[in-house]
Amino acid sequence: MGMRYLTAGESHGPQLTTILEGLPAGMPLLSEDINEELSRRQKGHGRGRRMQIEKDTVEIVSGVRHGQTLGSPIALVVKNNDWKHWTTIMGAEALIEGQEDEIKRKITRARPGHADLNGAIKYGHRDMRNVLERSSARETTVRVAAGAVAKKLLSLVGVNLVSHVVEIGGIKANVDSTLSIETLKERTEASPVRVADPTIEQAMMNAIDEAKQNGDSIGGVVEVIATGMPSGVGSYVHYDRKLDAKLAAAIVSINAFKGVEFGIGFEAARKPGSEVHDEIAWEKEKGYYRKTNRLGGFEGGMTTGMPIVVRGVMKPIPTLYKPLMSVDIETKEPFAASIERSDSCAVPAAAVVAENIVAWELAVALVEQFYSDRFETFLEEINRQREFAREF
Ligand SMILES: Cc1cc2nc3c(=O)[nH]c(=O)nc-3n(C[C@H](O)[C@H](O)[C@H](O)COP(=O)(O)O)c2cc1C
Ligand SMILES: C=C(O[C@@H]1CC(C(=O)O)=C[C@@H](OP(=O)(O)O)[C@H]1O)C(=O)O
Repeated sequence: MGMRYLTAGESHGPQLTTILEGLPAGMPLLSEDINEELSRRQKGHGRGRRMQIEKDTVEIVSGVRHGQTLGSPIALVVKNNDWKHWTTIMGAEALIEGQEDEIKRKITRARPGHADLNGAIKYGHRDMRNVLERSSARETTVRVAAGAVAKKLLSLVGVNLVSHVVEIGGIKANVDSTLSIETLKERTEASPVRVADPTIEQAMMNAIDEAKQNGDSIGGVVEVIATGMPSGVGSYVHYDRKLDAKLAAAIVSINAFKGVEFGIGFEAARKPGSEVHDEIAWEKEKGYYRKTNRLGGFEGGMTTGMPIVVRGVMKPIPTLYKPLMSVDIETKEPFAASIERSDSCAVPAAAVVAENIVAWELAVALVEQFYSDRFETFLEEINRQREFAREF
């Protein structure tokens, strides 16, 4: 029995929808749990005008009654405020006479770095709006809504998550690994670029503004930390049961994410084994632990019980006000790519997306391993395993 979700919705359509399945019954869940995450995703220096139009809030339309999950599919809806400006262009019904003119403005100039050209060829769309509407990161809204449900489940079983920005446009934050999760959260939430190192915040904001003024864009690196996972979640026995591999796929599935690292990550290539692996120790109170956490919480595709530390790299936003050259699919002539209204840097927002996406994968893994139809017994199973591991 597994947990899964689907999403549906176009960026300028009426709404985004997600259906989640497989959550145990009897778990407390309120729309405000989800709305908090949706609002966090909308913030951050460098976002475009769309974020002023939208004020994302969820409607829980099934699977929850009187603040508790029922065990039935949970359907969540987030309405697009922008839809009112797009009803003709994006309507599902066949066009009626006189409307044709309004939709004549087909998108035929593929934007480099977007799904436009590959998607158009694949599905045979001569109007690339048919591609970009779905490939847009607007969809991350409902992925965050699904992740928020997972985050709620995790918080109730003692797993806590935090995300922060560690690099923007080549400017690196000093990552202080001695900070408590609470301090890290406080600092990150207060920062317009979601960075925990205040000395670097202004430089990052300036870099975003400068890129925007030059008609350009910049990317960065985000980090997600999850504490409190029991050890042994995931498995080494099959390639498709390795939890670190699932997290890696989930991170790279976020729009514009190109790479992933755990713990010291790519630094491991440059260091001897004695400076990469983590020594094992045992204490009565704590049970087994690692003296360091350079491997970021995984050995053999399974959690070690240490904090999970995963980073993702986001490329710069592909839509540039000083556009790159492309080809018009109608004339085959070279053209400057189409310009759509755009963010200049969405790395801070993407940190929140990554956090919620990691939450989803961790919740799926826990539900798979400690399955019960009832939330209460699911929690008991997890705690039993924690006790077993401590004394093993
Ligand atoms: C939160 C978020 C916001 C984004 N905003 C924009 C944007 O405003 N303009 C843009 O061109 N790309 C934006 N992107 C990136 C594109 O969605 C992404 O590059 C595109 O879908 C192509 O997919 P790929 O880069 O994963 O190959 C955003 C990505 C995220 C995660
Ligand atoms: C709508 C969101 O992000 C959008 C992601 C996006 C893209 O190409 O990925 C392009 C922009 O869309 P629009 O042209 O409507 O402004 C962003 O605003 C969002 O994050 O909720």
